[in-house]
Amino acid sequence: MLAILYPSIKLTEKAFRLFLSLVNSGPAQADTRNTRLTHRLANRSVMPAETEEIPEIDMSQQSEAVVAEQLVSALTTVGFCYAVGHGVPQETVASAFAESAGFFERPLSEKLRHRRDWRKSTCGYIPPHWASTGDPDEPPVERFSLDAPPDEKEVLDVCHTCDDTVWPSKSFRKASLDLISAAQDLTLRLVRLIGRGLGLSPPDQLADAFAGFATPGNTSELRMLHYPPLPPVTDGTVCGDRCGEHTDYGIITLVFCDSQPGLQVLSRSARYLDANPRPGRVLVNIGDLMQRWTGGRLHSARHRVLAPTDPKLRSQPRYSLVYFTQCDDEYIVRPLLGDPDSFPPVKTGEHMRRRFEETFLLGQGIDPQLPPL
Ligand SMILES: O=C(O)CCC(=O)C(=O)O
Ligand SMILES: [Fe+2]
Repeated sequence: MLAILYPSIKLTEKAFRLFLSLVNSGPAQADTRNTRLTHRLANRSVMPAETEEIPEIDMSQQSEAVVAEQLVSALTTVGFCYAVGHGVPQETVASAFAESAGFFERPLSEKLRHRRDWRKSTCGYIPPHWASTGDPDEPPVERFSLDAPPDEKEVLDVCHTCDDTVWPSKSFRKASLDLISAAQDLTLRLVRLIGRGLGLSPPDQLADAFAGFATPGNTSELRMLHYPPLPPVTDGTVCGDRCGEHTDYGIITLVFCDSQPGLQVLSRSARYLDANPRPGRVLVNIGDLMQRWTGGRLHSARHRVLAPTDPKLRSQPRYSLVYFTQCDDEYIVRPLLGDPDSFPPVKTGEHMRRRFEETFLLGQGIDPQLPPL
């Protein structure tokens, strides 16, 4: 059946089984730890009515005006929503998942050939923390806080313009670029609807800021994530997150997940909301630049991926495909709504460089102590 649906994909049997388990496994219960609230709530002056769950928005069944209103309402309150009826073909998502699983099952030495040189590129492979070489010129892993262990994950970041050395195979490249194109179409649609819902005139001005989507002057990219199986928790086990708590750096993020639980969103009232992935659902969330752009109206919510404590869930991997959209590097983001002084203007390229530097220095165990932009 797979060969009929996805004839161009050649997978080992193990990757094939993995892919089927991704597609078929049902949702499971996430464990909730609401106790470790290390976030800062001080600057959140806009506090609209709280929605204590992530809303689902059907983009195919309603008028554009209704979808625009629902999007703005969800992204103002929670900062996250699920989109369904979004137009990204399920086969495109499934092919990218299958290629991602096939890549991550390769030996570490092979994956390291595609390694990301974080000072020069935003694309490439980032190994799990236990594979750290300790080479100070090549900070190997990402980390969001020195207070917590490094993330239990490995990553491959790709975009339209990355070097040939980044791509593991032709079929991988094709599957990724197909998903990137579909994700860009959806992002453009969402951003135009958001412009309309916010009453911007013209509503397209947000979308115009990332016209260079597929050029070297724009760092929008697709992140393939693999959270490997974890050993059972025993006395004395230090449980790190699969992905530490953070906000996204850019404009909008689209998350395609498998059915494994773990992703949690911190609500404005400081509760963790479980994301419930389901085939066909895309999770949409706001990043820091969009929050600045809208004068704080749209909310860049902190979120994390917990490592489960249940031994059965720990023995299973988790995969996700995340498409991050940024403005073009030269674009200066300044508030279009509300108080123009609520956030100082920031050049997108400079903001992105800062955030990456911070994340990779933390990954090296260094507190970057960079002043805010
Ligand atoms: O893996 C996920 O579900 C989300 C990961 C995430 O938040 C990120 O990479 O920014
Ligand atoms: Fe994120």
